Amino acid sequence: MAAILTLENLSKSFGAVTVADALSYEVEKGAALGVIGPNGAGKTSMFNLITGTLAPDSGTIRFEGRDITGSNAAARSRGGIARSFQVPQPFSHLTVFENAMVAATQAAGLSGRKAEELCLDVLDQTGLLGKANTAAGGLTLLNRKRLELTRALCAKPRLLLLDEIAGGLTEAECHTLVDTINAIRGTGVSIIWIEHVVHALLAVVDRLIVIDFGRKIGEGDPKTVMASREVQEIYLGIEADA
Ligand SMILES: Nc1ncnc2c1ncn2[C@@H]1O[C@H](COP(=O)(O)OP(=O)(O)OP(=O)(O)O)[C@@H](O)[C@H]1O
Repeated sequence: MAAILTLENLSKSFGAVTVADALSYEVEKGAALGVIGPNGAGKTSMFNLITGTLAPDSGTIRFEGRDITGSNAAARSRGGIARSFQVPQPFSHLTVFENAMVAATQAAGLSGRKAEELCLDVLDQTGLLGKANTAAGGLTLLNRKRLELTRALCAKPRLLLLDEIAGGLTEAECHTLVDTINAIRGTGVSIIWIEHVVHALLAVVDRLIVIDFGRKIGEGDPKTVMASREVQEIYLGIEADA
């Protein structure tokens, strides 16, 4: 199957801090890739590199076979890459519907009836339709996470990047979110999901990579990767030979 995203030897440092170290991997079209790794490993920076808010020092990013390394964030967003942020970033004074409309008009380039219809469809999908007229600033954590998803989906992405969207949710809320993400995936959208809530991640992804100090230190089937020495030692902080 064709790759939707390919990273080739992507490197980026901030002075002595390396956030991407010859990072290479592929995401197949329609696949869901999970990303784990310790705090500060460079996971969010990797999303910044993919979305174009951060420029790599070297390496190449291909989206649907096209080299996008030199294109700016707005072009990548219009081109089909959308993300959610670890800390939800809605326009708090606008309603949920208005927030969705900002994404539909600015990122997806729709207007009028077409934009409204997309927003209503997405709000239905993310379970926020009943809150369409609520100010974003007054939402619960789960609903703020749903709004992050909504805003990303209103950009009509073919690749959706999720950054720790399950953090802080209750078990039941996590379950709801996992169902929603699986349904999104069912529509053909490819997903890369950075998540510390591993059981939520494993309920969605079919492949996992482990990142530490910007390096990919593990990759493969999620169960095998979770049981690996690298994950035991570095991600879970357990001495493998203890
Ligand atoms: N613009 C920047 N300038 C300088 N240092 C930065 C910048 N962005 C990130 N960093 C540093 O790069 C490192 C990696 O940060 P990043 O947020 O990518 O990690 P992360 O794996 O997403 O961590 P977490 O799991 O805590 O979200 C951190 O030490 C961070 O302080």
